[in-house]
Amino acid sequence: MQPDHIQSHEPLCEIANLRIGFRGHDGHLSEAVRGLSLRLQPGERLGIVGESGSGKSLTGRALLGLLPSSAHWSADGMRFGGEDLLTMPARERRRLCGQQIGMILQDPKYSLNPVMTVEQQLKEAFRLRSPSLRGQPLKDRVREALEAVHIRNPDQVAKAYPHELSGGMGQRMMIAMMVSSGPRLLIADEPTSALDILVAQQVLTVLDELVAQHRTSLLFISHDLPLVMSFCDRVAVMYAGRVVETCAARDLAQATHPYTRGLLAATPPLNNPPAALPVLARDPAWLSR
Ligand SMILES: Nc1ncnc2c1ncn2[C@@H]1O[C@H](COP(=O)(O)OP(=O)(O)OP(=O)(O)O)[C@@H](O)[C@H]1O
Repeated sequence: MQPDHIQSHEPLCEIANLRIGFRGHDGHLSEAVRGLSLRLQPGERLGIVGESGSGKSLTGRALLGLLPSSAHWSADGMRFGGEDLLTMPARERRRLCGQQIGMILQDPKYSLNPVMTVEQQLKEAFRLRSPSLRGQPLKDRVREALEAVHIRNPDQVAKAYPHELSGGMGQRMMIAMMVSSGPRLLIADEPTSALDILVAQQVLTVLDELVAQHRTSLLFISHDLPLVMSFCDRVAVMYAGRVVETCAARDLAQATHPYTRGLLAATPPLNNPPAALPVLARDPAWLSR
């Protein structure tokens, strides 16, 4: 059953049979994403979990049209907000994605411009979506955005350069930049895995508030199963480039696929962690299912 805040009508985003591969030195094409399909409803939070290399980040990048130039890819369908991304001219697609899809990566250092202040970067982000915004109203938006992510001294932080910010502060600034300007979808790729647990919790609280307030859909890419269970509505479990199981996030603990069960068993409990965690026994049949 869908949670109440999700209306089930036309999906905001739909990917059908996405395949992404890379050619090795011997010319052989190895597929990293092998026929992935998913749908995201407006306002929905979809978690994508799976071990390193299962194709989570490539999936998010494919949607944004930001795959590496060496990638060979195809899809039967890729739609966003009722538009066909596959047939849209590249320039129009960049504009649509730039205005309506935001992305937060693991480390803000790589996403922020090191020679622009917080204020300059926030202004640029706002003007991308509202080109006529300038002067005091634009300054006010910057201040409001910093306040919305619980930055207590916004005027001081606005003048700072990225290297002057802590990891948590940088990530809050990314959230301010991505969410406050009103995208319909936010792709958060391991947004808190570089932060310590307390700072991560503060950043997630901010993300939770803003996503709920703006009714932004969320594609939340993570290794952290308990986090995804508590933060998302639905979870897609990826193994070797495919979605092997999708379920309501609250039902993840009762997941049935042996890979998902293996991931759950390998999640260390906070209380009484065992001396050794079980090693996942992989069945070659999972690759073809
Ligand atoms: N630029 C590239 N060139 C060659 N192979 C690549 C490239 N980018 C990704 N791959 C391959 O695709 C696989 C999946 O990459 P992806 O970044 O989607 O993994 P992921 O599930 O997000 O992993 P992680 O959790 O570690 O970020 C990689 O393990 C790698 O084999």
